[in-house]
Amino acid sequence: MMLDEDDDCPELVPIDTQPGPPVGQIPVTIITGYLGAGKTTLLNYILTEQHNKRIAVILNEFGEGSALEKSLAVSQAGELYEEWLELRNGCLCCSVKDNGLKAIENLMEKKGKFDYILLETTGLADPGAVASMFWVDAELGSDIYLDGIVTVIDAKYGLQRCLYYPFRQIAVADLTIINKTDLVTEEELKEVKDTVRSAFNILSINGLVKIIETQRSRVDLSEVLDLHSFDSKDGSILTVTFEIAGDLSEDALNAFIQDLLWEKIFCNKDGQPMSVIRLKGIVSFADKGHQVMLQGVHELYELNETQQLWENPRINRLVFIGRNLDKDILQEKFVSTVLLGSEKN
Ligand SMILES: Nc1nc2c(ncn2[C@@H]2O[C@H](COP(=O)(O)OP(=O)(O)OP(=O)(O)O)[C@@H](O)[C@H]2O)c(=O)[nH]1
Ligand SMILES: [Zn+2]
Repeated sequence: MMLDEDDDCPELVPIDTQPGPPVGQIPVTIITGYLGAGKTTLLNYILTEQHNKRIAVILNEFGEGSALEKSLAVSQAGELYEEWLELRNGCLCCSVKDNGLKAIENLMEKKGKFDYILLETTGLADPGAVASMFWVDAELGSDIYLDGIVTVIDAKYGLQRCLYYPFRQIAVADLTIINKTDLVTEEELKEVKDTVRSAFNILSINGLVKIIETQRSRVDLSEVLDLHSFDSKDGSILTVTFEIAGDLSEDALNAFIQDLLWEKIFCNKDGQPMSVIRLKGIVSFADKGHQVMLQGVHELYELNETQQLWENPRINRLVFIGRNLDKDILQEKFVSTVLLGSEKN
């Protein structure tokens, strides 16, 4: 999103001023996709379509370099509200409530509640990292929850220009929009669709990927908003957390995660396979003085060394959200296969 393009900047649209009942949490939809794919066009389309929501739009900018600063900008009736967020990646996980959420909550305190938040990431953003900002545990009592991740792809150039990010963007998407279909032939469109599908297949993500084709990002709003992709009110979705002191084997941790996310070989006591949609943690490797952050969204995960130095004792913290999770089984498996020197536990 080019912030200098003023006319391009979506506005907060108060649709209906009658104060609604103090309903529960506010959904956030993350809109991701490569540069110029049509994200802002989609935002503008949503804002101008008929809906009964008071929508806040957040433009999420990633600075270059290490000091990951993102701007939060919401314009209301022409007045631009801007707040700089400090979202050092290493801290998102261990803090109970991260800065990103807090800033939005502060914003809501000042500006009144929104019914819905749309967040456009820059074309280069790693959507997994952005999503993790809204990765909210029910116990944290946040006002905000992640409703879904929508990835917009440029039918003409989207898959050719870039490999890595679109792949990740597709991989975390709950909905993939192939936009600018006016610029391609039937055959080219089919090729793009096949590529998107195969990206999911390579990642062994089940065939649930939803793909829609658009021109000018024109979609049926019901296909984009209120997807409840990560709905923890759905009783079958559970959160499991545990803390374990000691150092981990990096290889064994990778094997554990891959068994869990990809192979899905762990089952609960009823024999149903555990399925994880969010995975997060701070872990300790013996040869590293710094804390290592684990982040997973659907089947993708990564381990990144943070700036944060360990203090003793080193406590690994892990959080899993998904279906059919069983804490005892997960923890026991983790301790027996990943933890070095089980006497530490
Ligand atoms: N031909 C054609 N052009 C489109 C379509 N959708 C969007 N565009 C144009 O593509 C350009 C980029 O659209 P944006 O919505 O700004 O894309 P974006 O993903 O927000 O771009 P960044 O924020 O810069 O990453 C604009 O000039 C749009 O008018 C479409 O379906 N067909
Ligand atoms: Zn944009």
